[in-house]
Amino acid sequence: MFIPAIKGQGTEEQHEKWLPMAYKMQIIGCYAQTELGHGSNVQGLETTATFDPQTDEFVIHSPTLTSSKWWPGGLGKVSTHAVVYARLITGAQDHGVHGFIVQLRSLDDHSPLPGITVGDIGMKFGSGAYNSMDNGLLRFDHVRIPRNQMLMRVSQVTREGKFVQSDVPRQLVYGTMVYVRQTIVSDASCALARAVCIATRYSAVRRQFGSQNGGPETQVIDYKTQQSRLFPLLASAYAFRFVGEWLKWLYTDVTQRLQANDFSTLPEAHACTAGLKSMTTSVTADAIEECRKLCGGHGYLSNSGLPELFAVYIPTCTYEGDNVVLLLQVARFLMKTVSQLGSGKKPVGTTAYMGRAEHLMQCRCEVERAEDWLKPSVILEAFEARAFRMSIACAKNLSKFSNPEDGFSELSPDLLEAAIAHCQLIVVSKYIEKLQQDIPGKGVKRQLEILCNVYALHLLHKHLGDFVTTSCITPKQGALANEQLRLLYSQVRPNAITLVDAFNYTDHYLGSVLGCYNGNVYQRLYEEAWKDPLNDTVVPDGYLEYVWPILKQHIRTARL
Ligand SMILES: CCCCCCCCCCCCCCCC(=O)SCCNC(=O)CCNC(=O)[C@H](O)C(C)(C)COP(=O)(O)OP(=O)(O)OC[C@H]1O[C@@H](n2cnc3c(N)ncnc32)[C@H](O)[C@@H]1OP(=O)(O)O
Repeated sequence: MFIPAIKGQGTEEQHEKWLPMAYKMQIIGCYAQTELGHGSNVQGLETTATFDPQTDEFVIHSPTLTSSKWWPGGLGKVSTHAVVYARLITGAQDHGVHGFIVQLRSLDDHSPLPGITVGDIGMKFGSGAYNSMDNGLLRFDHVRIPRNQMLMRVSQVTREGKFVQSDVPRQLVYGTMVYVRQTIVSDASCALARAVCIATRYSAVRRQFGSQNGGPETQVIDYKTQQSRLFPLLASAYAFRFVGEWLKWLYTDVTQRLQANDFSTLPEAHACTAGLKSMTTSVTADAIEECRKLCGGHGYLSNSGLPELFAVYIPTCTYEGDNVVLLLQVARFLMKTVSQLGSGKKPVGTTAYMGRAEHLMQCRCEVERAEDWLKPSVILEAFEARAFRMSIACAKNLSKFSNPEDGFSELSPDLLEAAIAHCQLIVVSKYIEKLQQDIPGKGVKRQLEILCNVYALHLLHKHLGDFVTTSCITPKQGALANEQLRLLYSQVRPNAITLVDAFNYTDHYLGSVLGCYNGNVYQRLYEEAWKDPLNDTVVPDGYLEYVWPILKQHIRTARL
């Protein structure tokens, strides 16, 4: 995040000075934004950067305990430098939060520079997991840095101490978060695919009940209950991969535009990265836990690979923007788009569907038989109509409030649901778009089509209330969708293993006994158990002090 922050918010001169050193790791940087008392509310940060015109320097200071930087990754023990987000003060005026490059440690002996207090914030959730990330705390006691270490693409401070706002939008200060949110969406598919690969392979190995005439028991993957929980997750892993590819394209496009000072697509890039980061990480975190349950008791063993994956993954729901806070950003964007519909401004990009307002408010789903739900146009229209009608309902309810902010706060649960509907539409529509492209490999496209339908119809089934209460579909059509979904599960089943093998994870990367490629699960579980340090001795350490006295009823001498 250090490098993207300098690239996005620094001037050419600053790029030339700092980027080569960072690329070569002559300096190691981190992104110091979050504070002990301020996470989601970036505008509420308290650290100050006060310009001193006498020395042409900024004085970086932590005025309160709550202004201590808290959480930045790589800060605690490793970084030599940081991009520090602080309130810019010139004269007596506060110009809001800006980024500053600050050296934290000596490049000779790594000791903190005068005025800097820095350390690690301590252990986190899970015994290994994200503890390998060196999250740090940082306080400044009137630390001086030269004026040219303020990142000056968005605003500048002159030698005389004059604050100059350039024509670059202020939101660019948030640009690094847009970049990282986009990478988190791509990573969601990798983490989800990993969990699904383990659970699918193990579900084919595991047999339980159903033995007839002494024959083998039934593979658990053949139970419809297992399929209805597992296959939508498999479909989601593919769906998130495609939406991740598309988001990467969107980000690259917006970056090129920003370089040419075209800021028109920034609000959409913000809404898409925020919404998809929120949606994909929430689904993935829940899915990893679901995969653990799908593996029964053995899923709870560390060597299933799932507990570690869960512990490492779940902070994604909070870092880089709490998932609920981010969905509210999407809702604001949607309400703004709806409010501009009458003005003649045509919605573009992911909100282009709102341009067909009249049709989407009136259209009726034409499904009469279960197989009608296999038509991409039918699915797309149902998702578009549902998302649009939910946004319109929110906008109508908002208009009843004299103070829009009061209305936004009161209606925030409904706004969240509208934002989720919009994000689900994006994923469904990008998957359908992907299927319109050439897809190499005999039969691959067919399998991806089946999974696309599973993805869309399981969402429809899960959110049936939305679709029915907005009159996008009837309860009968909802039941037909569910019927079709069951048929699709049977079509996924024969290729389920191949579809997870296609993620191409090595056993080493998966780190899972249950998910091993050759399926030799029980033998490996047995061997792994003997590798546990507790099994190094037959009689455990401490037996004589703790257990023996109890067995022999020498309770007073037992070390309890
Ligand atoms: C095995 C697998 C492992 C996986 C492994 C993955 C590894 C992947 C490593 C990742 C590693 C992460 C490392 C985390 C490191 C941290 O967590 S860094 C800290 C993260 N912190 C956050 O994300 C803070 C979240 N908060 C915010 O972003 C902002 O405060 C909020 C919520 C957007 C609100 O902003 P605000 O300015 O107070 O309020 P608001 O009036 O809503 O916004 C003002 C305007 O700016 C716009 N705006 C807001 N944000 C933006 C933006 N970003 N861009 C453009 N415009 C924006 C708004 O749309 C609004 O526009 P208008 O409506 O006025 O036109």
